[in-house]
Amino acid sequence: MNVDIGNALGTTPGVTEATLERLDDRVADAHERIADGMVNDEFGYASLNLPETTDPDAIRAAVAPFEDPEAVLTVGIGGSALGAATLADALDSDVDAYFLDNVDPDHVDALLASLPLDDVVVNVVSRSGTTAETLANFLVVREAMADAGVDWTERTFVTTGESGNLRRLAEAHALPALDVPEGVPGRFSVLSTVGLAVAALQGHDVEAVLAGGRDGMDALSGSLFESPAYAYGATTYALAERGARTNAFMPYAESLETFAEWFAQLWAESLGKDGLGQTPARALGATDQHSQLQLYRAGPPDKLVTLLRPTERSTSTIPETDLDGLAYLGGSSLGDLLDAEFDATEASLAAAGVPNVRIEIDRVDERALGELLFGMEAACVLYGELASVSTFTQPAVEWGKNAARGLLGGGAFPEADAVDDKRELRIEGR
Ligand SMILES: O=P(O)(O)OC[C@H]1O[C@](O)(CO)[C@@H](O)[C@@H]1O
Repeated sequence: MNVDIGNALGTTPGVTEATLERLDDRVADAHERIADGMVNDEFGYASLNLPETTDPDAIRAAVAPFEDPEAVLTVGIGGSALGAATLADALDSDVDAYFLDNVDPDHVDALLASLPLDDVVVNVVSRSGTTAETLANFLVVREAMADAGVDWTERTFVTTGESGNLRRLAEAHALPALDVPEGVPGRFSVLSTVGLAVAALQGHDVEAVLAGGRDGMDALSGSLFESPAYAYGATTYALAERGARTNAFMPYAESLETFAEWFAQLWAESLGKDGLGQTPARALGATDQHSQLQLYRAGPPDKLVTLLRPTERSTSTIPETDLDGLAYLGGSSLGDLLDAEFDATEASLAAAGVPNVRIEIDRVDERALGELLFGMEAACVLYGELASVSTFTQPAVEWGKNAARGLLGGGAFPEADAVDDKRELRIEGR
């Protein structure tokens, strides 16, 4: 993974090399804190040890009973789904991967109706074992399997904490069970059982993903000028301090679109604390050049754009054409066109004084993805240290959970009462 921060210098908002030099002293201190947290396996910091502590054999053993499934269905939400989905959507496999990470009945019903329930492995993932969406979806999936005459206990494994509903379910029905890693918040758990079980079932090289993560570990140092991950974390932090409230994360590869979704949770849930943070806006190149780029380039000077691409792509030649004004495309390739658009967008933003950071990986494969995932996690941890926020907690999400639970009769929660206090000013349609 390489990071180029040159287009964040002298922009609006922007940083100077002097700023980064001064900031580098704080990066060195932060790195020491991070390194100590890793050595002591402290809550949260333990996440950055996963490339070394995750046991691929345990993952393979848990999924071994499920030989050559047609598909794997993950029932989970947030960090319990997005990491596995990132790898599944980035890498090709003969085993289809599906994710139920929402409780939209139309979507759930349609997906279950489309699946070969007698040849699907169900992976229920929840660290807490209490997440309403995940447990509700699991109950619906289990019912659908029973209705289809499928013994769900033969086709289900769980990934969960050492106690809770899913752990009890696994014990009661002798389901294969994977442990979620101790001290690792869900959004940091992709390089563990949580993110890698689906990859193992899909036949991906889990060791290579972890090796990429170790490449990322090896690239950490006490200076942002020597560590791509810290260069990204420090630069995005410095830009946020100078007004870049939004980070438009724009991969130029369809295979990395879900990665942007994973990044959004990591960045928002880790850094959105105490009135601080940087809003991750998910975008996709080149598509969003025809959608959001107008705002990025000519809207309020309150954002940075992160441009991510693999430097190796397939070719896919564009046939020669005499279409009016388009002959120049003939004989080129779609990859060339996409890269030209990447370069053009980068230059377009720079010309407008909009800060942008380039992240490049060699190709979209297991090892590069492992390093990229680790790198963004390390960048996030560094940003959190520099911003002095509690990177590894997410207290703000509990209010809504309690309100929903109270509304459904799951207990007496004052938050639910507050829902009734909604101020109304309805404008009626026809
Ligand atoms: O794995 P669990 O406990 O079901 O949590 C799922 C997700 O919900 C959150 O706890 C937020 O509510 C995320 O941090 C987490 O990734």
